[in-house]
Amino acid sequence: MDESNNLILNFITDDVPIDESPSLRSKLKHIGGSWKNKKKVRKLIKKNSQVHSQNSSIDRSQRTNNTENQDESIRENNSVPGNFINFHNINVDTGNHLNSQKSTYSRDNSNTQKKLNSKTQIISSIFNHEPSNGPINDTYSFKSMGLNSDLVENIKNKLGVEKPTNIQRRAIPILMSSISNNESKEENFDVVVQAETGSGKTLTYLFPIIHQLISITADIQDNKILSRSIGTLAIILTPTRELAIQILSVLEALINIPSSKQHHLAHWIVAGSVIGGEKRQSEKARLRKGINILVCTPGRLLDHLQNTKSFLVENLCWLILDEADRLLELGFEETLQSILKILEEKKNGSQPFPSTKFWPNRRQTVLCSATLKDEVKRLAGYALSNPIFIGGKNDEISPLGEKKDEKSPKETKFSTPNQLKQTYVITPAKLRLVTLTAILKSIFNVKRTESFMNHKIIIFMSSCDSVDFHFDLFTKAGRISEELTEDDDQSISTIAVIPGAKIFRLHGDLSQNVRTKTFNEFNQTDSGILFCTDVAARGLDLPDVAKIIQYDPPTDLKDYVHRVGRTARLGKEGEAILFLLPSEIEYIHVLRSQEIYAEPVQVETLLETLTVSEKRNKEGYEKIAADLQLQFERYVLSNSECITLAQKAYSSHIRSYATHTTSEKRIFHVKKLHLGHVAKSFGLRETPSNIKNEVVSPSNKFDDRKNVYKKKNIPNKEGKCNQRNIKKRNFEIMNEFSIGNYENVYKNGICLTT
Ligand SMILES: Nc1ncnc2c1ncn2[C@@H]1O[C@H](COP(=O)(O)OP(=O)(O)OP(=O)(O)O)[C@@H](O)[C@H]1O
Repeated sequence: MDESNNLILNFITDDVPIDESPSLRSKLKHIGGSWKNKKKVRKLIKKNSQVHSQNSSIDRSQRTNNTENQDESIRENNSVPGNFINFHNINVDTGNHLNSQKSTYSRDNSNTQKKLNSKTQIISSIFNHEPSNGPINDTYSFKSMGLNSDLVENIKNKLGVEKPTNIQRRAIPILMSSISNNESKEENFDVVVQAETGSGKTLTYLFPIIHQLISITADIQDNKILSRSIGTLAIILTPTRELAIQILSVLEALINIPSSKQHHLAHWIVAGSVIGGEKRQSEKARLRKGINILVCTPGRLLDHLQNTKSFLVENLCWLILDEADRLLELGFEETLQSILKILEEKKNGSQPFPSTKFWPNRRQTVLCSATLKDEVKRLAGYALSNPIFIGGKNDEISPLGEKKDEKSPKETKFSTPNQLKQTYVITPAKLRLVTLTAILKSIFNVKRTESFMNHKIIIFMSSCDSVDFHFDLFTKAGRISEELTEDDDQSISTIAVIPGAKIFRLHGDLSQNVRTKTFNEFNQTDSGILFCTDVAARGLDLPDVAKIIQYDPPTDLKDYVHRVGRTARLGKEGEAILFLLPSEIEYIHVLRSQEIYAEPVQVETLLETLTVSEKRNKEGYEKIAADLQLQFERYVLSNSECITLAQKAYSSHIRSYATHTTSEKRIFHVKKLHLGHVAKSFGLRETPSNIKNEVVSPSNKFDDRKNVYKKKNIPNKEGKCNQRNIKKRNFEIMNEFSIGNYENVYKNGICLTT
């Protein structure tokens, strides 16, 4: 690996409050935006810096020590609060963003160094594995941000949350400033939060909401007039049901403040969810009673907005779009637009409780994700007012672009947690299955002692059918082990490929009951393997996941970031490995262009581990791998059900391969696949020929007008097939992330060949 790619350039400025820093001024100037907006941001940051002032002396002394220990200084620099400039991303001369944290130590460095003033230190280091998304250990606290002390104590007792993370320290004061300054209409703004996976974004937006509802309760003298019947005050939208369930459980812990507290602060607040998969009538009944903070998925929300008369949103104060970039993707965006339109129409101009100054003047919209790019600008055009962009790592707090030539999050690179160890393996298709097995066997090749614990692995696959196939294979296709003890559960161990490992699966085509049950079980288990589609990629906070295996590369770079983000959360360590075919090696450059660096691992090294895990030291790994492959093929051929599963999985795999984005088509093109070898990776000895023809035939197109799968493609007036409509329809018909599902493809007559 090119060593230069790992060099880090850190600049630490003198103790200049951020609002007085010439470089920030130049950055704001460069960013542009209205004068009013810039002034507002300066004011907010200044206010922020005052809150931080008690910590500045600590930071100063820390930085003095740093001159003696440069590596140490990098860690401290990452934790510098908002009143100091961390120059990771800013070219001080021009205000342009340099490549972010892991930027190449380029020739420009010496020039830049000269241009910095004499007070500035320059520190460079080759590697930085210091956790980047964990709580920051200094004197700064939630209490010093001004959050209600009962709320802070409650969250400490229930969730063990004491110290804020970087994004919480940056964003919470800004989100709260819209509360404390609500008398001045000029202070109204929307917020875009982009921070690494596992950095605590959920609490970042939940804390200010609950805090304000508590403030309102305390401020209204006879607060018995407050009741759930006021309707929905906050809506939190998420792309998946599991994420909604997860957010609701955090929310319930937050609002359930012990009643022993004198004024029982949040007594009237009711949280709930509408996520589909449940009978509409029971959802309607709950909405009628009043759900003040509602967590929901877009489709179901729109349904209730259109059809449930007793669903009151007139007083809505917050709209949170969690995983906002996903919510703005094709398939969700139209739903979102309709939701926004209805909310706008139903808006009630008047304040329901004029006696309190804490009631917000207007609805605030907050967008959150680890990967927000151009989509935000699109939304900024019609749904955001005075949006402020808050980044997690660097000093990215700025008005979001208002003019076309302005900087925007588009130029912000996605970042993965520093402490996450990322690797990739180049495997020929025919060796994929045995390589995956070798990795799993080596992980679970530990006697059932304590060290067997915490081997929680997530394996991402491109289609539901592929997940079903591998789930079945790894559950049943093992050889009867000669080493089983009497204690072993014979019914499982005798047939599992990885003896003793619990196998789970999660995808969008399972019933909601099964999905929720699996999600809860995998959440609670200490050790197990989860086969899943991208339905589990976004937002899920599954504790102690040790390793992510991307068996199929993601079809969108953003999904890479979210998938690997299921491990290495909140400062913890984690590993991720990506499987690539030899024809896909260029994808590593795509990752590098986003400053995502993965180390290569040789396929031979992984297969070698089989000699240990299979206890066949004297044999070469080739023989053991060949035996394994044979074992899988025999299992697949053993009955017609297995063959059908394998064929469906193969078919769906190829179809989803064809859905890679246009910019990545040169790397992931179906024509580059050796279909015979791909079939082997599904335990098939030959390519199902009918599938092969359907997939590669250019004449198999979708007739968008008639909604049928046609042999002949009917071009539109310009002589082209309407690919956008085809894609859109695919997204709409497919339930959440059920892409690549064989049954759906045929049942709904969808063409995934784009
Ligand atoms: N300040 C904190 N101290 C300790 N734990 C925290 C803190 N903030 C959040 N957490 C915990 O960290 C975990 C990750 O938080 P969360 O799911 O909000 O991350 P996220 O940034 O939304 O990640 P993703 O982008 O993957 O959705 C949760 O278990 C949460 O309870």
